[in-house]
Amino acid sequence: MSERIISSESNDFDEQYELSLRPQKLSQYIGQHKVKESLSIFIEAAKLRQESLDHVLLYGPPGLGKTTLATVISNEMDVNIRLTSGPAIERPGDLAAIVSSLQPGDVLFIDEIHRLPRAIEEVLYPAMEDFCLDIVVGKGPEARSIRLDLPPFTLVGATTRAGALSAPLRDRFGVLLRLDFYDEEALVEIVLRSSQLFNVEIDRLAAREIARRSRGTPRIANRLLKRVRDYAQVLGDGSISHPLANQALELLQVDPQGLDHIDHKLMVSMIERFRGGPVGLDTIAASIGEESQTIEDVYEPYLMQIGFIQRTPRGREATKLAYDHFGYTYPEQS
Ligand SMILES: Nc1ncnc2c1ncn2[C@@H]1O[C@H](COP(=O)(O)OP(=O)(O)OP(=O)(O)O)[C@@H](O)[C@H]1O
Ligand SMILES: [Mg+2]
Repeated sequence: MSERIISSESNDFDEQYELSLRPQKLSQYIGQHKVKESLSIFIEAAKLRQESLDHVLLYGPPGLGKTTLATVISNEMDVNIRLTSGPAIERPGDLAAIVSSLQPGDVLFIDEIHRLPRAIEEVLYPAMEDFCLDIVVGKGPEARSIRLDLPPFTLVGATTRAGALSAPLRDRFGVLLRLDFYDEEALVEIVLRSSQLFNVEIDRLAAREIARRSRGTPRIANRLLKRVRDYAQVLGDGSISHPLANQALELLQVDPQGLDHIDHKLMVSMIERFRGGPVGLDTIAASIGEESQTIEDVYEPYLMQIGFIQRTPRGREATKLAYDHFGYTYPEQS
């Protein structure tokens, strides 16, 4: 995928500063009220019972705060967190090495858990259910299975594609939490909080301008803020006023809806080449030279969220809103 300033996926540039912006406690975690409310109850109850927290599955589009929430959970539970990811665990031995090093109550975070190899999943089931591991040692007739007891731990799994998770794995999570796109108010708060951590002055209107163009995604809000701050330092006195924010965002070519040239290309292709659809995902992907998977996971969720694309059984359709936004006349339905 090309480097987009409004990509919701993280890159090296983000990793350098994201750590310092991550909320540590539930009270610093902005928005996602329903998620926070359930979590705080489960956390409180587990602490009262002096037990480990139930396994938690977090799902939702990239950049909405899944990894952040996993660390918040470990902080609130007062335990350590081990971070790993589905593709990083290749052999049962890899998993065994990780879980056997956990302390009672610790959080094991598995990012992209839908990419866990099947063979590992099966080893994970008893680990999640009974806190034990059955591992086979040796080969051929010499092979035997040994059982390893584990301390109780909390598995926090994260995925952008809950549908790609096998049912038996999904069923073993006691708590399923879906993260949604953030509303403008929450994003304003996030921008203001990050500005404070960056030690940069910003007025509320400027924060709102950045929030509005962030596609409901904290990661994008932070990235835009960082870029706008650069402009403020070079073109102004370092503080971010509303006109300066506007000017910077214009230069960054992010439109008022947070759409960039790839969203543009995608929508215009749907409207011009396929008369607004219905058109299949693979066909759209081929027409603009992107991967279907990328469109489905990264571009489409937000375009659906703002009501530009509709999913129908016969394929994707561009809505009247999209026609209007891009300056096309909506065809009258007959
Ligand atoms: N609720 C929140 N309040 C404040 N900041 C947040 C919140 N959620 C996320 N952020 C910020 O957004 C950034 C991205 O969040 P995070 O890395 O947790 O996303 P993610 O869902 O794990 O993304 P991915 O799917 O790419 O792994 C973090 O650096 C954090 O600073
Ligand atoms: Mg993450």
